[in-house]
Amino acid sequence: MMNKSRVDPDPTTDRYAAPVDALVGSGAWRWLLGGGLVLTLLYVVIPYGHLASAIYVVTTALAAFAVLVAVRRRRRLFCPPAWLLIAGALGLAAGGHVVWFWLDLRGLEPFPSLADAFYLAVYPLFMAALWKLGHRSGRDRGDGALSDALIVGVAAAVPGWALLIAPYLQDPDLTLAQLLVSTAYPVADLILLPLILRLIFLHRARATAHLFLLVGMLAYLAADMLYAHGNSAGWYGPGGITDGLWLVAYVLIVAAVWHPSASIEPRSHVPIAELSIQRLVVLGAAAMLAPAVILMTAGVDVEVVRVAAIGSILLFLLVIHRMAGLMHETQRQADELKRLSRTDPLTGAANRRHFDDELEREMSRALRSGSPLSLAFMDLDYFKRFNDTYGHATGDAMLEEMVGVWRSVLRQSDLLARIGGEEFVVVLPDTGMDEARQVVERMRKRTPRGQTCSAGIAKFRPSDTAEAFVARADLAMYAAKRGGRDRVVLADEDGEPAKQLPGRSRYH
Ligand SMILES: Nc1nc2c(ncn2[C@@H]2O[C@H](COP(=O)(O)OP(=O)(O)OP(=O)(O)O)[C@@H](O)[C@H]2O)c(=O)[nH]1
Repeated sequence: MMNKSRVDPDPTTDRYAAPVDALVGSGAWRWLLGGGLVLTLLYVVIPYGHLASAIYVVTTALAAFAVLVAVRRRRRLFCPPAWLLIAGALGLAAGGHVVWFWLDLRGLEPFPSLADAFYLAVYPLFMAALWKLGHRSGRDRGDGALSDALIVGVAAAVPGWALLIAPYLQDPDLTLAQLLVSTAYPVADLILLPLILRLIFLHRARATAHLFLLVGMLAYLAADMLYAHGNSAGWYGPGGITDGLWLVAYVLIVAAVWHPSASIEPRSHVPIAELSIQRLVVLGAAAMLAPAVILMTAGVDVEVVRVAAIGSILLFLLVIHRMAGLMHETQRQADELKRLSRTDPLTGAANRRHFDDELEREMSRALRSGSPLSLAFMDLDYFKRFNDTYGHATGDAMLEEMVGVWRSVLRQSDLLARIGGEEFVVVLPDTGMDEARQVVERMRKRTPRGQTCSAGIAKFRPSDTAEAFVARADLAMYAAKRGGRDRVVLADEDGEPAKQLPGRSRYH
């Protein structure tokens, strides 16, 4: 008896996925691309008729099927829902072709027809797919790319209106339904364009799959626009280059989803506000399009001038929005840089430079206000032994953990700084000796992993320089070390370390 699982493998397992992944790896996309382009060429060169129509329908339907197979069976594919939407769009396009050729070959040319319903339904699916492919979560959502895409998209919409939409509006022979359907195509194209541009602007590290998809979508748009123009100008006929361009678009989309690189998210680490010189040139040229249309059509077509003026206002707002984004990003980066320049990278405590600045500031403040200011110098005991016993990485983790714990003991106004490998200082404004000692004892008590430390505390004197103030705390800390470690020593008001407060050494 045959093993059932061999005859009827569970489609939800990877049994099917493995062969498809093997096909992806062996370069099936090349065959799909080559085969698709041969079919496209065939369609363009053979005279328009039943055979050509069949080739067109079959190529489109196969494209939808090939995308669907890739989505269902490829184990690793970036954003499968987007590709599923694309498969749906191609399926609808194939449905539209079946209806259109059927009508055309019978000499019926109703407009609008059922084919238009299929064709128009393609757009929302493409739009949703492109939006999903460019979706980013988190802080770096790529707002700059969206702004730039809208700037170019709005700019292109102005001549797009003049060339593709206005002629329909001025055609008195069109019924309302014809007018709506005719203009729906270019309007949908003008919405699709910024979505494509957004992906181009967003993903600078171009994976081949991403490139195929974008060129495919641009070919689709180009075919649409040629058709819109050819239809209104009267030169369009089926079976020509325009139809061929649509097929090229479908074939490129198939090559994209079957390409191995479709498994990775095609993006580089582009910051939100990234703006290269090339991008600036593109944006500058785009922003001039609308005023140029005004200049060229002024006095000829008031309607187009009005649209161009609205476009200009929108562009102006978008450019301002983009500039605000840039300024915000620049400020964020400056803040981050400032924070990094003041922080110890391992522990997140303040670094030496920040400590020096803050100490000077607090000394001046104490001088002005007469409020007390204390400084604690803290040094871990036998930290070398800790490292030797547990390893340097554990030593690092211990330092990081310790700073977190110590901080929780301190007030917002206190400053904890790491000024050497295992040497820390704490600036305690508005704090006298006794209170400072209590704080330091609390810190010592909560030092993690049984680690002990010695501390010296000094109180600020009006005659102190920063060096003298730190040196007194440092001397007191050394006195704590000499006195047996794991203790706090308060620097004497007169200079020399005096009071020793023994602690809980575990190494002696
Ligand atoms: N894990 C880790 N260890 C560090 C770091 N910076 C300094 N150290 C270690 O801290 C130890 C300091 O050693 P010593 O100066 O001999 O002092 P000690 O062993 O703490 O002894 P006493 O200070 O005399 O009690 C060295 O082993 C350094 O490698 C760091 O960033 N991470």
